[in-house]
Amino acid sequence: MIGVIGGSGLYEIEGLEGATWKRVDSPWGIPSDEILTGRLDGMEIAFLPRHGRGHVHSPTTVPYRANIDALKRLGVTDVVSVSACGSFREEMAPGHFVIVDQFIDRTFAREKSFFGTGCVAHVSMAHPTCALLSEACFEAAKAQGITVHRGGTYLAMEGPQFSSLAESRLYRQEWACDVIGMTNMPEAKLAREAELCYASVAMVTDYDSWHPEHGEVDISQIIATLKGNSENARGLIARLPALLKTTEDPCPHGCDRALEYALMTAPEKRDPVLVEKLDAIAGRLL
Ligand SMILES: CSC[C@H]1O[C@H](OP(=O)(O)O)[C@H](O)[C@@H]1O
Ligand SMILES: Nc1ncnc2[nH]cnc12
Repeated sequence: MIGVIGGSGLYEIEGLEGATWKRVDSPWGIPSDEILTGRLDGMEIAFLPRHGRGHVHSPTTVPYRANIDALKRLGVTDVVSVSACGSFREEMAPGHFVIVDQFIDRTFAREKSFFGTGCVAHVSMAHPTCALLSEACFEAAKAQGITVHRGGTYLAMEGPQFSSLAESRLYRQEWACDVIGMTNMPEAKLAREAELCYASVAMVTDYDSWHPEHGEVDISQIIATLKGNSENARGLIARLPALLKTTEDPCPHGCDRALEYALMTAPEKRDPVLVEKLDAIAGRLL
């Protein structure tokens, strides 16, 4: 089952057969909104607006753990994250899409793990996105006629303010990042802990503040670009079911087994309260 997390400018999707907004309770808090479920081209889809309908949550206050837990509880196996981003590359222009494959996490005011005292786990984040799901997103974008870049490094910043010129230059020139946004971390880390395949579709809205001819980021320009981008994003999502076969096969990249060797805490030392909260995330191993 595909779960789509819609970012800024993408608060619902149309054309779902049997579309129903469902409230999903999670021990990790209240998700950003109800989750829209239905069938798209024969495949079950769950759609969650990351900031909530009406854009209620800031990047810092998005309930990332509740969102991932709620999607997993609904039976989601593959998460496609859709986000707005700034670009550090001339050739990644506003209106283009980037299928992100690496992250630098500079966020600092968010809960980043389902695990902790009483149940410690360390998952690998060497390859934070699922190559199979990412490729399907790339193909769907191409088929939709979108200019799309395969691969890119996303700098996740805390926000909500945009970067200073010095930060923008640092991320671009010294750290070789391609795009910047405020939400894909800790989302990608939590999806990995929840053993979900994760792909990130980043829609370029601006050149952040480094570009000599574009000046600083301007929210009105972002919103104007988002309007065009969100139609393209909807088109991309509509093409995913045909590209993703429904299969019971394990993920060839191991996303669905990420916790297999990650749990560190001895069974007799585990905190039963935390273990209970982890029922959806790690129940198969606890
Ligand atoms: C509207 S500009 C800044 C805002 O947009 C992005 O949100 P999302 O990643 O959910 O599309 C960015 O990360 C900021 O939260
Ligand atoms: N320049 C930028 N920085 C951070 N988040 C963004 N989202 C869209 N544009 C952005």
